[in-house]
Amino acid sequence: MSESKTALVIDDEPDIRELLEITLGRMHIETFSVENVAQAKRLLAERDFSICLTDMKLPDGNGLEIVEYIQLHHPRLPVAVITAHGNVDIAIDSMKAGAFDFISKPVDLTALRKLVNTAVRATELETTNREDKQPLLTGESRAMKQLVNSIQKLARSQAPVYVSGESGAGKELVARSIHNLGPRSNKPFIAVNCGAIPRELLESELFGHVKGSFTGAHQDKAGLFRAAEGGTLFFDEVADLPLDMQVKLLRAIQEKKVRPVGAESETATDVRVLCATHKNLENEVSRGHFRQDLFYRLNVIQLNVPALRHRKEDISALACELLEKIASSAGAPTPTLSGNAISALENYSFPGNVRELENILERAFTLCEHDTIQTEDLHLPDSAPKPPPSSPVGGGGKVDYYQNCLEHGSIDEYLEEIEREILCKTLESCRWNKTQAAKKLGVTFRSLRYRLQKLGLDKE
Ligand SMILES: Nc1ncnc2c1ncn2[C@@H]1O[C@H](COP(=O)(O)OP(=O)(O)OP(=O)(O)O)[C@@H](O)[C@H]1O
Repeated sequence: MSESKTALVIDDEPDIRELLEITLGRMHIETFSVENVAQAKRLLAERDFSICLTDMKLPDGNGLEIVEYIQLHHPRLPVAVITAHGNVDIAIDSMKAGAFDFISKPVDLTALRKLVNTAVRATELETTNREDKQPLLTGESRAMKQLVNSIQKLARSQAPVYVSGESGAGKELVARSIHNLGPRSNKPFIAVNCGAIPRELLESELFGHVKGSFTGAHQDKAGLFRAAEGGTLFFDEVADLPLDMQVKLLRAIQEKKVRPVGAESETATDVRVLCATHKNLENEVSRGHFRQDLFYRLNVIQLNVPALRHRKEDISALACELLEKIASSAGAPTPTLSGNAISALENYSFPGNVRELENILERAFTLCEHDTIQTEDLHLPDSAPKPPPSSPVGGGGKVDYYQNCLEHGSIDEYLEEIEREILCKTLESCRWNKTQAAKKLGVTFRSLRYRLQKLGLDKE
């Protein structure tokens, strides 16, 4: 059985301290309460804790300072902040700084108990089977290692994560990995494709409905939020959510409550929200297609999944692994890929990313009549016109900028793609030495750092 659990509570209000002590005591958690930052730091140096709950306003500092201190000195300790009701900014800032989660005042005891249980599970996961829990992603490139590193850190937190990246790059797999490695792994992971649910059914699909609330509502329906209770909801293609549903989603995330269609009251939910889209969500906000407040709430942490053509080193391992999967599900021996076929794959631009690689291999596996797949079995599309950004950078031929732009959906997306390509190439040529790369590019180090952050290329 697991060892005894301990909590550190930091709050200058005796009533809140007492309430938390009683609640945690009933959960068999030994609680140590202090009133300020200085006392908290002293206690943290003296003993280990399973969870820390801190108020935001403290007599000699604030909760953010505690979060930062714990991140630095006790990174494995989950810390949750107690915020004033409706103070979303503080909640978001603290999660960006590494807080595990937040809870608003007046403290709802059911929500508190759920939060504490999840946090304690996260600590237990840390100390038990960490080795057998690996992200589902294959790849040894620098970019992939960085991504896996971030996933491992984010799995412990409850903060919303916005996964960006091109179609087929592995955004859903990233979301699944965050769920699988975290304390919610024994609860459901539900992926919702926001663009695939008919508009008129969306509200009832997400939040449920009560019997008789509209024609065809023959019985109560729980909805996806409640189906994912205790687990994770992944909103794929979140940019496709209509504006009226965006308002409702915002409310659900902010209040941690949902109201089924036709219901009198709201129901509390405990769900971690992750989202993704292949579109540029910032652009969607500036074009008025996506609500700024929802974007702000979903984009607490952003993770970018690099396009496959920007991590060519991963192609060979990925191809072998995918081929093995394809063969094993067909109950056949795994064919090998010739050296030339691997080189051809490495030189292809993969506009459809890993999904396209899967499709290419599936077709080659089905059609190839030998045990070795050769370049011609891959039927790679003529990759001459791809990738679009490399043409203006290094190409000699005439470039149809207009056509390339149309293919990207917006000029901003297209320009970002070009910028990304230039930065990656330059950094690769300088072995990721940013000072050298900035010099080569004729920009300041600060400017390069800003650009890398903007494009999600600098997560470390
Ligand atoms: N690093 C990886 N290792 C192994 N398989 C991967 C990896 N990345 C992606 N895949 C596989 O590629 C396919 C596409 O991945 P996924 O669905 O996660 O992409 P996506 O970015 O969410 O796509 P979309 O934008 O179309 O929703 C899946 O079958 C997934 O298992």
